[in-house]
Amino acid sequence: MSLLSVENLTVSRGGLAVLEGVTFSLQAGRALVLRGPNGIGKTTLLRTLAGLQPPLAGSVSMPGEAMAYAAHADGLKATLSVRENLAFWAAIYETQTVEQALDQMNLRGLEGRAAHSLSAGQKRRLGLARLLVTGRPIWVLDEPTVSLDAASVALFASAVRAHLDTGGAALMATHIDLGLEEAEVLDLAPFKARPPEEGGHKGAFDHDFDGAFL
Ligand SMILES: Nc1ncnc2c1ncn2[C@@H]1O[C@H](COP(=O)(O)OP(=O)(O)OP(=O)(O)O)[C@@H](O)[C@H]1O
Repeated sequence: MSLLSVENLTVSRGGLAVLEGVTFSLQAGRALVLRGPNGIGKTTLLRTLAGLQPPLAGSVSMPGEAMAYAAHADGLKATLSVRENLAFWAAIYETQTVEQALDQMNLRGLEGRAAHSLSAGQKRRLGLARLLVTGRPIWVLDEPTVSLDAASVALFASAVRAHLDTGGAALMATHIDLGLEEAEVLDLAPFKARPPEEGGHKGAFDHDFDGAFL
C-alpha cells in the first residue's frame, strides 16, 4: 500500500526552483533515504512535503494527518521536563505511548530533567522520541542523527525498523549510513532544476516559516 505519493514535484527556495520533476512513492513498511550533495534541496523537498511551503508544480498525496515531520531543530519546550515534553505531544496527538518512547530512545533516568539542561545528543533523542508519541505512520526526517553517538544511531535505527514493522514508513535526508540495509535510496541529482536562463522555473514567492516539528 502506498502511503505517500509524490508526482512531478517542483520545489523552490528564495523564489527559485531547486528540484523539479521529483516523483516517487513510499509504501507502508518501507524506508527511503534522500541523497545528494549539500544544497541540492533535500531540506526544501521535505519542508514542501510537510506543507511548510507550497510546491511550484506537481502533487503530493497521502492520507490526512498521517505525517510526523522532524526538522533540523529539536523544537523542544525548554522549561518542561523530558516526560512533560512527551506528555504534551501525547496530549496533542491523543496517544498513550510516553512510557514506550522513553524506553525506546533510552531516556530513562532523564525523565525529570528540564529539556534545556540536556546535552545535544540527549535533546535529539527526545526530539526523536516525540515521533514515537505522534502515532503517525509517515515519518519525514531531516538529518535525524545529528549529534547522536554510535549507540544512539543504533537506537534510532531500531526505532525506525520497529516503525516499519508495524506498517509505518520513513523518508529521511541523511548523509550517514544508518545501517538500515532495507532502506531504498533516492538520488536527487537527476532532479536538480535548470536555472531560469536555461528555461527553469522562477517561483513567485517563498515562505520561510521554519516549523521544527509537525
Ligand atoms: N531562505 C532561503 N532563501 C534562498 N535560498 C535558500 C534559502 N534556504 C536555502 N536556500 C538555497 O536553496 C538550496 C537548497 O537548500 P536545502 O537546504 O534544501 O539543501 P540541502 O540539500 O538540504 O542541503 P544540506 O545537505 O546542506 O542540508 C540551496 O542552494 C540553498 O542555498
